[in-house]
Amino acid sequence: MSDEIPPKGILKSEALRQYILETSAYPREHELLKELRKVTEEKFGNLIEMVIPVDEGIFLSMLLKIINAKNTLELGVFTGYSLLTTALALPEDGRITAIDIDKEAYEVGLEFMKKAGVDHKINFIYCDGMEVLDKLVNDNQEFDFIFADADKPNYVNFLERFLKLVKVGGIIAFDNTLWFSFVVEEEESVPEFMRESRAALIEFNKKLAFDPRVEISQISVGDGVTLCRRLV
Ligand SMILES: C[S@@+](CC[C@H](N)C(=O)[O-])C[C@H]1O[C@@H](n2cnc3c(N)ncnc32)[C@H](O)[C@@H]1O
Repeated sequence: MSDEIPPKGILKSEALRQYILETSAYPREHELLKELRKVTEEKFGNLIEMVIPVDEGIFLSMLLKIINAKNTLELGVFTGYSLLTTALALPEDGRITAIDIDKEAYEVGLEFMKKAGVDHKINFIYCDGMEVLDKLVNDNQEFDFIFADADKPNYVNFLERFLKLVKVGGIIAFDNTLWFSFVVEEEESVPEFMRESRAALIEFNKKLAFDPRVEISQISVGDGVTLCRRLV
């Protein structure tokens, strides 16, 4: 079995995926996001698969505007494609707390945040997610929107912190909840290094479906994005 990261996406017709990207997504992608994706691929090779796809970025950008998000939290930055997307979508006085254990990758993206003139909206915290979340909870921080794209086996634990951090009516978006379509495939067909996350996401999806604290919608964009609106 290969250790290669497989291509992301639930649309099993490649032609249809290309149609969506070419017809509506690429023409709307900000020039600096295009450049950031290119530079990320040049520097990090097939880790480019970690970056959210263009159509997902466009969806998140519109969602942030619809809910008038001003103060957001992002867990899992890498080189910052989703972070730059968010920073471009927020108003001038918007604020993003962004957490990652990889500073080097973030610094690649930081150049693009500066070029876009949105770096003043970003507070990057170089630290393990759980540690920062506990601190933010202790400090009674409150966010309009939270984007989770790191450490899938911990989604279930992140959720408990996020529910204390997002305002009532606010949105938590969990990325990769379809996990490269592996949630519906037998474990043996999944590359070994992706099995722990597959098992965790299958359990997480089941648990979320019956969680009365949130309204949910699992969106079939990118690798699956589950939106949770805090109810109580
Ligand atoms: C899938 S990538 C994020 C991609 C990013 N959202 C984008 O659009 O480019 C996941 C990131 O999570 C970070 N990460 C993994 N485990 C973490 C943890 N426990 N705490 C904080 N960051 C973590 C990794 O360093 C990696 O950069």
